[in-house]
Amino acid sequence: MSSTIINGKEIGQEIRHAVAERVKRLKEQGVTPGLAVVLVGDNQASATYVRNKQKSCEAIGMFSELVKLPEATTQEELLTQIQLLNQREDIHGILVQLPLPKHIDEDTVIATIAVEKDVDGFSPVSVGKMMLGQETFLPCTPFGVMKLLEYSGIEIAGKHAVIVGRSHIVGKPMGQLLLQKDATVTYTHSKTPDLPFFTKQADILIAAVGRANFITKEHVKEGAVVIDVGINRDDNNKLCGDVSFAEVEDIASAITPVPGGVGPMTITMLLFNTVQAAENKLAN
Ligand SMILES: Nc1nc(=O)c2c([nH]1)NC[C@@H]1CN(c3ccc(C(=O)N[C@@H](CCC(=O)O)C(=O)O)cc3)C=[N+]21
Repeated sequence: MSSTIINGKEIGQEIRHAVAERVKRLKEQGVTPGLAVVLVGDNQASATYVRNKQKSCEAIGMFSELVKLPEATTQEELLTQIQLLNQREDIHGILVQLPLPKHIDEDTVIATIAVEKDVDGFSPVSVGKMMLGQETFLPCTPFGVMKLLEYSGIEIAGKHAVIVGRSHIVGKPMGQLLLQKDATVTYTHSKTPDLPFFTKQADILIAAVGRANFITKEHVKEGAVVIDVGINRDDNNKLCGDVSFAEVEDIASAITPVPGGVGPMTITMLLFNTVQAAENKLAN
């Protein structure tokens, strides 16, 4: 079977064009959407991601501010910084880059972000609202996957979606969003015995395990849609997903590549949420 490669870069661009239009209209009303990115410590990968996020903001006319704090920052100091950002009129979205240094409790930090500025959708209130199907910021990666499916014309209702991975930021909310669109959802994870038994039943397979080339042809049913959320480095330090693309490509009916699949969508939905936050503030 020849499969469709789902182009996240292209779909992301299309959405960014629409978001840029909304930025333009906000600016006409005197508001420039602003995103604060908080980076603690000097994790090399985090620094690269953060730079990408800032560049993407600027490319569509948004304001972005980097709050760079040293590795030794105390939890107290970080909470103070977030409270300052909560009060800033020119900041509509706050993103605290994860992971944080070990001496800082991530849950406490995330819970401090004002819910109307929680453009990552990670805070307990945002998560609760999402579970209840109430209007809120959806976490950018699962939100981006939903957009990929939508733009690719992939039917969700009545389909069996199997999620591999149960993280708070990808696996869990991903299943919830698919459930809300009437998929039958199965969660699998590292303690699931006979993983292929489950994944082989998937019409839509979401790989969010964080292990390079973990999903192979024995996991995938002919004609399945395969969404690869992983961002790993292989033995040659090359960027790769959780899915062995070369093996699965011919079995799937549609598949996302890494890079150029889910990654660009994550940033796109961050821009989307930040513009939404600015519009919400203007309306209230
Ligand atoms: N509070 C918080 N929110 C996040 O959303 C968040 C985070 N912390 N911590 C780290 C992860 C990782 N993440 C990525 C986003 C885009 C790409 C991306 O655009 N990837 C490109 C490739 C980029 C490259 O070449 O390295 C692609 O897949 O095509 C990757 C990774 C957001 N994260």
